[in-house]
Amino acid sequence: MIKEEIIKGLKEGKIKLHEIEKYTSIEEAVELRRLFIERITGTKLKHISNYSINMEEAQKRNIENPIGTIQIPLGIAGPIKIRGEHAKGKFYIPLATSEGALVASVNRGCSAITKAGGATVRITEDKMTRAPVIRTESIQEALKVREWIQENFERLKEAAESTTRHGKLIKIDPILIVGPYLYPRFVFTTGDSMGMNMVTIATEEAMKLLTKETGAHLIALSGNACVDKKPAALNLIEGRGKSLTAEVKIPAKIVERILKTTPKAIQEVNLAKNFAGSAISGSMGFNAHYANIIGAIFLATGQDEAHITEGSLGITTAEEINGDLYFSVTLPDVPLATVGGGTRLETATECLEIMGVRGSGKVHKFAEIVAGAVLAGELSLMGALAAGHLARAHMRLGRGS
Ligand SMILES: CC(C)(COP(=O)([O-])OP(=O)([O-])OC[C@H]1O[C@@H](n2cnc3c(N)ncnc32)[C@H](O)[C@@H]1OP(=O)([O-])[O-])[C@@H](O)C(=O)NCCC(=O)NCCSC(=O)C[C@@](C)(O)CC(=O)[O-]
Ligand SMILES: NC(=O)C1=CN([C@@H]2O[C@H](COP(=O)(O)OP(=O)(O)OC[C@H]3O[C@@H](n4cnc5c(N)ncnc54)[C@H](OP(=O)(O)O)[C@@H]3O)[C@@H](O)[C@H]2O)C=CC1
Repeated sequence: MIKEEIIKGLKEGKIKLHEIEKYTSIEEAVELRRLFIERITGTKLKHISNYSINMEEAQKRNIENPIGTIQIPLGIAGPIKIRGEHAKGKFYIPLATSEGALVASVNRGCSAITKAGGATVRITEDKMTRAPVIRTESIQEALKVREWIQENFERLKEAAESTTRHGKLIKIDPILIVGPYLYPRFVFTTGDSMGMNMVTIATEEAMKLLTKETGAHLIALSGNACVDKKPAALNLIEGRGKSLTAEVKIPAKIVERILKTTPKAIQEVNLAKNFAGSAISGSMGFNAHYANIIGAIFLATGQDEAHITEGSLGITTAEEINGDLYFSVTLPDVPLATVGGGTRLETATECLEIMGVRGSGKVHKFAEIVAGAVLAGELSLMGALAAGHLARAHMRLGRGS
């Protein structure tokens, strides 16, 4: 079929947007879809059409109805010295953002941390979860099903793990009950993948066994107690993805020289803003801007962008100790991957390579670098707020004035 015939078919509704590949090559289908959108919306998609990634590969696993790509400016911060269990040494951090001042801020934090001897970082938990919702006949029945799950964990584990080489079911906990509804939270380790496809497929297999044996009815494979892509107290407390913590002790002189403020001023801003301010607002983000750094790294490295909302959870502490600054960040809920999902895209691969964390065996190193980067960005913004520099910085770097 020639191009104009396909466009005509699209206009007349005889060909669907996702069916163009039936009539032509994938490459031309992308072009025709874009051409059609240009014509019916009266636009010219010059920049969207300009890309170098392999769209044929992307279309297999990452995108439907592709018309091109978007471009987000990519900056680099660092080096930051990290003293982790998996990441040891100095690293540069790729950050994709359109928020002027963000890269400068993380860069400044990296500089202060590195001059102070580096950030100590640790992964405290590592898991991915899927919690279906099951309907039973009554509360009594719900309690019986809960007991069945507890007694038959090994059988459920075997069923779940039959679908994956890397996914391991480590527990089903908690098992929440609301009237006749039951929410068993399946908790897995997922190797170097973020794991949501993996644990969804594995949980479905376990649920086949559960529903067959108990007669309970599966209402939905995700019952929202997972909790995927929403901020939740359960994730804050139990953890999800990688649970991360990072700390640094910074001599007062470095705080004064690089952050233009004092340890005491940062301690007070943290107490008044991140603790009291967040508490009075009912916020679950007892921090200034984890989402900024998590978001910029996620976009750069092909993570699932909807998980930025989970990465925004967490608590910052700041204390003046013997005149110096002790500063820490704790992020209980950071879903991360160095394998699978969007990490396969060529630009993501390159960004992962900058940090030496591409592919199998690298996700823990990556997680520790992410924790260090968040520590840097949080420290710099808290410094700017304490110094009264926030508006000024954004006038200069966010408005070009
Ligand atoms: C903007 C700075 C860093 C200036 O900071 P400064 O100390 O005035 O700048 P400086 O010229 O003295 O430079 C100090 C260091 O900053 C870095 N730096 C400085 N300029 C650049 C640049 N152009 N490019 C790269 N790096 C830069 C660099 O490391 C430099 O050291 P050097 O390398 O020169 O030895 C500081 O004022 C700052 O960090 N401000 C905070 C900005 C920030 O964190 N913005 C995040 C977004 S805020 C937001 O979205 C969330 C919010 C605020 O609503 C959340 C909430 O409610 O809290
Ligand atoms: N399905 C859903 O409900 C949801 C899906 N998503 C999407 O899911 C995707 C991520 O799912 P995810 O399961 O992580 O990725 P993939 O679906 O890409 O699965 C990862 C694949 O990599 C294989 N693999 C190879 N080496 C490794 C290794 N070292 N560690 C772990 N796995 C390895 C796994 O094999 P094997 O399984 O045999 O171990 C599996 O086939 C993203 O695109 C995300 O947007 C997001 C939220 C919900």
